[in-house]
Amino acid sequence: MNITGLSGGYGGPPIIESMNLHIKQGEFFGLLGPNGSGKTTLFKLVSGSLKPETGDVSLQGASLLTMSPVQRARKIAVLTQETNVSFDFTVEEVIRLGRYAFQKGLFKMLSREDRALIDEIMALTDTERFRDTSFFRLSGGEKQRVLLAKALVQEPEVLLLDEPTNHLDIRHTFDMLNVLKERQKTQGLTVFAILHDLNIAALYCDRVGLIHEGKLQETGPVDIMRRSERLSSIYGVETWTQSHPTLPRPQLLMNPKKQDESVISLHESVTVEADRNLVKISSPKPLRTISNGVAGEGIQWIRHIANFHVDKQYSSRTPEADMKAWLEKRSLPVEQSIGLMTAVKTEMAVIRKETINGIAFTAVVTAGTGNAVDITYDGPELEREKIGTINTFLAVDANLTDGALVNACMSAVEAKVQALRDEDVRDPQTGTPATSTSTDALVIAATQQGKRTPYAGSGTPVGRGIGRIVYEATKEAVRADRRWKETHA
Ligand SMILES: Nc1ncnc2c1ncn2[C@@H]1O[C@H](COP(=O)(O)OP(=O)(O)OP(=O)(O)O)[C@@H](O)[C@H]1O
Repeated sequence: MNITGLSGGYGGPPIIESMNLHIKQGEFFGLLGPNGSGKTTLFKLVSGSLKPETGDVSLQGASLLTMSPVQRARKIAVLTQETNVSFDFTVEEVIRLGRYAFQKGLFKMLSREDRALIDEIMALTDTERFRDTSFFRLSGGEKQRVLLAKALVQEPEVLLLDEPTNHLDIRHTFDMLNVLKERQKTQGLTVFAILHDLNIAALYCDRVGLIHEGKLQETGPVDIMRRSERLSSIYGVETWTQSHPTLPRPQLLMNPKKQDESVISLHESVTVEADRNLVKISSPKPLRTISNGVAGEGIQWIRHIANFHVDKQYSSRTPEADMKAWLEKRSLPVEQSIGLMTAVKTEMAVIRKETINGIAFTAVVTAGTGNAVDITYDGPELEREKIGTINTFLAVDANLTDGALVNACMSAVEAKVQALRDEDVRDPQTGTPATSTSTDALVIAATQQGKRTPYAGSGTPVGRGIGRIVYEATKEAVRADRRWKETHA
């Protein structure tokens, strides 16, 4: 579909101005833009319900604007916001109207193929069970599905959808878009949809166009939605992009108006308790964390970190389920907790609270080194003892970006490796200096207070602070583990 030099509106100054847009056959194109930006007006111009002042809309070279309504209906179907059904029709009667342009003869009879198509589309849109119900009696979302069915039985080349998922719950939103995707794939249907939900658009569209004040500001693959500043300025809302966890597509996050945020003192408010069963760290305010915990892995907002003592013999096929049960037993909300495990005596945890370069840090380390590993060892696979883990928790009173959290992990690991070297911890199998144990865990937690910083590596005060405190705490934990082993040998 080619939109060329299209301008038009409602008699006053044009709402759509000199618009050019090419939508490929079989493409799912999403039109995005704030309220009043001209999306519906553009649709009216394209579908012929509003006469353009200048320009043209053509489909494979043939102008849509000069076609008769019946000719146009064979090419293009429209699903608008208005549920413009004037008579008290049943659902099936409404859907049948979609075949009108194809019906032949004086009495416009439905052919056998028409009926089969109607049945197929009704099944696809989950509207069969309303077949004989009055359209007026349906809910908003049910009406929307019936109107989609009506548009699909029209077997158009292009389907224009004005906010098709309005009124739909999440399941029906995904059902509807999946149906459209399926038609796109199997029938080569071209979809041109106005979508208000930017995250839904990012999941389903092949390309998107961002319209503002009647003009297309950006057109491209959904990745253009990563241009947060552009989106923020057009919508007037602060937006952030992040990646979908399993799909290579962006997702947007919005910030509400700044609320009064309480400020905590890391050393006074974040508590650390260690006993025979666990080391528990709790914060009154959620901390931004990055970790490889059995529970709470990845980047999260977390209030509790629990490092549980497990028996040397502990071995389980369901460590996540075990961890969940342990957290629950301790009345720690699983969704707000990170769970780690260690065979080390948790009451021997090294706890350090320090202020370095004016920044508050808390480090908690439990270290068992029986299973120390030289990660650089290049040789045959070695039979290793499973026991022995270094679990490092590091909290910092800083406001870190996700990149800085990664930096902070690097700083903590570099410090740990240096501590192992200086304590002459060796890989018992190879005899070479160890760099870790085979099951180390790390939690970095930031208060997200103060100025935001994108760096926490060795070249920054935050990174140097992490280095110093983790180095000292790890050395102390390694020594404590050795002393315990010597006295209990
Ligand atoms: N029938 C009309 N007569 C005069 N002006 C209109 C008419 N319909 C819409 N407009 C104006 O045209 C501009 C664009 O409206 P349009 O409905 O195209 O926006 P939209 O992007 O679809 O908005 P929304 O997201 O709110 O549906 C608005 O300023 C609106 O007031």
